[in-house]
Amino acid sequence: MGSFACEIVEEKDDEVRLPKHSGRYGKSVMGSSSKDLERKQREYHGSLEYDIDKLFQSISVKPSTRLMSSSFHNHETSASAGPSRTTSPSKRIASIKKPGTPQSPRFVGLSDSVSLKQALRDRCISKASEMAAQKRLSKSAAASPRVSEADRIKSLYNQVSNESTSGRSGLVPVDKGKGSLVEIPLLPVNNKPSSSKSVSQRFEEHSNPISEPSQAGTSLGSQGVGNQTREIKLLHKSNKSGSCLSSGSGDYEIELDENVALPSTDAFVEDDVMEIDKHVTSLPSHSSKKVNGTELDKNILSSALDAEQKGKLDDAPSSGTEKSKTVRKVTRMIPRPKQPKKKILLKKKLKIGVVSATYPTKDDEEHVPSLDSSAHQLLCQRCHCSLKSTSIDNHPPSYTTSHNPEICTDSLSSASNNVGKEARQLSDENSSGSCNVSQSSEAEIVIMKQDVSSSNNSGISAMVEKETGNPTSSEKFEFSLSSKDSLGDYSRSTSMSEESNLSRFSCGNKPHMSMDVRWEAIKHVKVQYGSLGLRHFNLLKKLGCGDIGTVYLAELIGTNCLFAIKVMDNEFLARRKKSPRAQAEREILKMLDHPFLPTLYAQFTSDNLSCLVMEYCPGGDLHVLRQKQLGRCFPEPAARFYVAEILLALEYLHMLGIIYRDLKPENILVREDGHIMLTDFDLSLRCAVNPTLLRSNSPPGKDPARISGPYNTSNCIQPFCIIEPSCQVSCFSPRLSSNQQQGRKPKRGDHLSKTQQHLNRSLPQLVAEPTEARSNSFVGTHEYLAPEIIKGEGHGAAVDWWTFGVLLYELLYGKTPFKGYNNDETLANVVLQNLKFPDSPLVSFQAKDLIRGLLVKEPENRLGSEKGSVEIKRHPFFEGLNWALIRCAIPPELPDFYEYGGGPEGAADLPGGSNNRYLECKAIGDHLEFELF
Ligand SMILES: Nc1ncnc2c1ncn2[C@@H]1O[C@H](COP(=O)(O)OP(=O)(O)OP(=O)(O)O)[C@@H](O)[C@H]1O
Repeated sequence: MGSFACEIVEEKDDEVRLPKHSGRYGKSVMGSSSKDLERKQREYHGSLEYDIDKLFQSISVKPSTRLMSSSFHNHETSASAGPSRTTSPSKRIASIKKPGTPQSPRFVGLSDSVSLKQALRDRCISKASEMAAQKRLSKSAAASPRVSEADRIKSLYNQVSNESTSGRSGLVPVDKGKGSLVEIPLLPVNNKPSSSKSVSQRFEEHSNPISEPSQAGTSLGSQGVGNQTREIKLLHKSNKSGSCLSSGSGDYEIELDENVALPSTDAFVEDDVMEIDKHVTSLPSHSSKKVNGTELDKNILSSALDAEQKGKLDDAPSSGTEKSKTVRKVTRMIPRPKQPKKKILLKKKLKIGVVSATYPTKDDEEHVPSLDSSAHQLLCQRCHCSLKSTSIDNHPPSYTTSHNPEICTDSLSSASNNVGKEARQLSDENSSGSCNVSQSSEAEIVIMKQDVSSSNNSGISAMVEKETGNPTSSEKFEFSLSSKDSLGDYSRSTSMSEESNLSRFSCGNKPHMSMDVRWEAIKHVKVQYGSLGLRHFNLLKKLGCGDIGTVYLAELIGTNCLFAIKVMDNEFLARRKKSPRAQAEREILKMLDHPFLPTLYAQFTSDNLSCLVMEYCPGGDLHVLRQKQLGRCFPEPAARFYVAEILLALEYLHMLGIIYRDLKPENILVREDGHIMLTDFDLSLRCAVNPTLLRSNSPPGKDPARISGPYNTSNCIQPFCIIEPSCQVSCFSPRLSSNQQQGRKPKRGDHLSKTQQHLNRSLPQLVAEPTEARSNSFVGTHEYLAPEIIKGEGHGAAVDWWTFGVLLYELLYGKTPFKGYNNDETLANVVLQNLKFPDSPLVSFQAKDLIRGLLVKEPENRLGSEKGSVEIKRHPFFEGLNWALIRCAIPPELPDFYEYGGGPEGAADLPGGSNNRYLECKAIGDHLEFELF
């Protein structure tokens, strides 16, 4: 820009200004055609150069006493003196009146006789004033160092508007009707003030945010040379592509929106600016609604988080890569450096984003790598819980500071499931008698306790502690007609928040079933349809009816995956006051992760029907299987196999603080692989459990001293520490004194051989038996009810060991031990009758001895009442059994297979025969019509 700008503006586009000769004081113009030449000559005659030439020629220099006034009028008057002077000057005057262009303080009237010196001086003054005006203009753009980016943009816009109005800037309206497209010439960068970037540069940067900032500058420079023009549409549609673009331009545009005072004199430019403004404000939220900086920042953050989550969803293992990709996007979103306003915006981000502590505040371009790492840190911080849960070796899990409930829920549930997994491992591995296993098991149990209790959510521990705090609940006494029907008339003393457990124990992360394709199938449907409902299943057959619901075999539509869906009518449950039972079952199922316990794949409510999607067991139940046996009873090895697996399942449940209370063959299902699955938890009781480690290095001849205690008095605050022998005492304070041990009555299990006892003593013993739990509910099945339940004295975990004894008896003898002619007699027998063994079939002494130990009427003397499964597993009946590998053992028999993967009843049970593959319950949306009960 120079003092000639105004003159150039007046020229037509096709005019070419060429120096005729390089005179000292002026230039000549030369047209390209004769017409032009003529015109230019005419103009030359009225030009300063002409005057000077004339002056030189005449030499008749008259000193002018009359200085041409700056008054326009005077010029006009003087101009009228000669025709040759009337056109050109007036043209100039007209051009100088152009808005924003300063007028010369004085005009040199060429018709007057003036001295050469005066004429030149006036001319210089005129030029100088023009230059000063231009400088003022550009100063307002470059301005002070504190000027905002928006101010600079505004100034540039003013310049552009001036130039565009004059029609020479190159900012040419292309088609205003289409939305004010403008062509902006990409001028060489060095033609522009160094303090601020050109408009074209800025818009180029906005329109091409994917380029790295430095690249953008380079390309601009190269493209700009040669006055190449490039169409940049300043419309929001031009920038629609890519969230990073929208976010990237956000900061600038917010400032523009807030600060730009649009020139009111130029409607064209105003339109453009407004369009830019619209574009800007619409970008972050993808709506035309304006957003403030805070919202924008939120949007930016959420975009980043969304992207990160997506990455996480897509492929968990590659999340690191995804994160870094996202970080790069975030980097691009960050506006360019050295803009004070931007800093303010970034500060806003700091405030808004819980996780934005590492956002850069300056020099983003220069610190792209560090920004990446910062942002990576940001993301890591965002995934705090996940990371914690995966790096638990060194840090205790902390689940309280999360900004993303969804992620933290996942993490939490993952951690909780890890606990479940560890407990399961403990359950399985501890039984192997390995010292190391026991030690690590102890640690894992501690985790469970601390993990659960440390959560703000009402965890298991908190919940069960509530329950144990009030163990006696109001009860009703009600019997059902069948001796094998479960009695579940009880009311719970406490009700748990469903949400708490929902979030804690997601059914989507069961380590022992993590490779199961059914997870993927369910997940796929959820992703595809947003949610899972009954409409996504074909109900193939009714598997059975229980007290609170009906179980169907169901196929997930479009997959070959079979599930057992327990459907419960919420209204029905509420009417019968059985909702707490359904809730208890649901909550327990969510907690479970064990090979001998059901896997809950999903749960949903459809049309007032609560549905639990579980693993399908095609082998039927042990009751049915026993009926099929010769003599309707299992051979002892088979019985031993089944009860051993049941024992592990019960052990796991007790470790989780779940007293099962409804053990019977009907609730033991046979899996496809012949192993068992304990089902039906609606009568289970949740309670507190104190994990206890028994010292392994007790002196021979003495009972292992118990060194146990509440987890919260433990000195060991590191839940994932590997418990070394020296650490054992510090982690668990003594619970029972040796005097208490010595003072107790002898139990049935005490008759174990010296070798066995010595062996047992040499191993550390983990006891995770809920010995303190008490309930007065009358629950269970008549033939399986423990005496303490019938007597209403209150009961605890020992009821499970009673039912365990009854189960073993039934499997071996084909009938329960105290069965009477009716339920009342059965109950009386349970309380009063001594245990008797039939002569046939022949059963081993060890089996009978175990049964005797379990069916002790006083719960405190019952085998298992003190140390739980540990005592029972040591019984000679299980001698030689590898507890850790039982899940890999070959089961006594594999289930027969029918249609749908097998089943006890087969396809013949389907209504309408095998042609009618589906049940009568056609799903119309989520509405099902079928008999539930
Ligand atoms: N996962 C499963 N796989 C195969 N069959 C199942 C499954 N779950 C339940 N069943 C069948 O459905 C029947 C009904 O089960 P449900 O648990 O509702 O009732 P229940 O055991 O009779 O108990 P309750 O009345 O105590 O609730 C069971 O007897 C069993 O045969």
